[in-house]
Amino acid sequence: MDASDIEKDLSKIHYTEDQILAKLRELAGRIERDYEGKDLLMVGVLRGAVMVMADLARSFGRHVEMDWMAISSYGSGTKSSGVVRIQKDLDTDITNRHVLIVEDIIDTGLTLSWLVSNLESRKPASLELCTAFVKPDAAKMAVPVKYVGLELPDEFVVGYGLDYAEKYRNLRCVATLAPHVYS
Ligand SMILES: O=P(O)(O)OC[C@H]1O[C@H](OP(=O)(O)OP(=O)(O)O)[C@H](O)[C@@H]1O
Ligand SMILES: Nc1nc2[nH]cnc2c(=O)[nH]1
Repeated sequence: MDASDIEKDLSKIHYTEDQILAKLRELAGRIERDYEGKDLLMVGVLRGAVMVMADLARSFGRHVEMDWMAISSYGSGTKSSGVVRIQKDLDTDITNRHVLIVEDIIDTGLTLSWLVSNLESRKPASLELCTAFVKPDAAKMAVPVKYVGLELPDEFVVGYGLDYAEKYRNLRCVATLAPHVYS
């Protein structure tokens, strides 16, 4: 399969790699200012947030620590199962730490709401959220998201870490997956 075969699976490209990187650099600048003089622990949500974490962390001119949690609510489909499962916990004790959760996308908000209450119970010094992409329903979330990247329509998208059945994560852009792929 070459690049043009993958493109046939996409119905619309929403953001190119350059647009995504420009937005992440802007967010990194804000984060760097807000956490000046503080130790920062960034918690990435596997697996989707791998690309965001890598590009965000490399936009900083400062040290940051990274740790990872694996949780999943989508399984191999295009709809949230509504059940969040913890597959890998943090290796770091976050008590009294300044923690920034790094996500690729907020859609229903279910994953993040669950994660925030889970991490809050571990008594961090502060807990904030950063996401590369948001969909319209995210606005209904009770938990405020401090660092928000780019908006997406209410369509199932892939690329830049986002998968369909573990494929398309390595696309550099973010695009809507053509319905013929999953229908
Ligand atoms: O706001 P929500 O509706 O909860 O959706 C957002 C979550 O869905 C995706 O994860 P997924 O469960 O697909 O796991 P993955 O990161 O391993 O792909 C994404 O990475 C977010 O964590
Ligand atoms: N791949 C993918 N995962 C999601 N998780 C929540 N929304 C989405 C989406 O549109 N695409």
